[in-house]
Amino acid sequence: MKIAIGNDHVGLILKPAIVDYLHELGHETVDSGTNSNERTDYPIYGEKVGKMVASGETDLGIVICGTGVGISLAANKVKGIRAVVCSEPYSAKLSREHNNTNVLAFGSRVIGEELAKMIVREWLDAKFLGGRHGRRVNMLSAIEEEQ
Ligand SMILES: O=C[C@H](O)[C@H](O)[C@H](O)COP(=O)(O)O
Repeated sequence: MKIAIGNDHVGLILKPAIVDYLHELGHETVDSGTNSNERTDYPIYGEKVGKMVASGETDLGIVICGTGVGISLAANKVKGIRAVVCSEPYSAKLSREHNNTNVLAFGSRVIGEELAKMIVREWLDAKFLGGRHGRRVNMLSAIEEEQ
């Protein structure tokens, strides 16, 4: 799969290991930055990744900041994005099976490299189950359409 990845200055701590891991798993990555330790603003990168996923330029996206919160909020502002912040693999897996999430977020100040890789693996391996979950995801899209 083609996966967009974006992060702020804090997220940069985990990004290289996650990118290497994605390549090991056979995925292609598109890096939207930042690649500098200089303090920057997470909305820039959440929006970039959200737009890449929403436009179909990439299949999925992964975003990293200090907690995963700010950058996931930014991605979720893009129409068609369902971003989830995860600090453990169970929610990551279920977020795809039940909620069809298309962007995964986590925080460099919250989890370490090995847990982050486990979360990424569970998220990527899970498949949307459809059925009653599809109806609910369609309801989410309808809320978006009303805005
Ligand atoms: O949700 C926001 C993120 O965790 C940011 O990474 C964080 O707010 C950055 O904080 P600071 O500018 O103090 O490094």
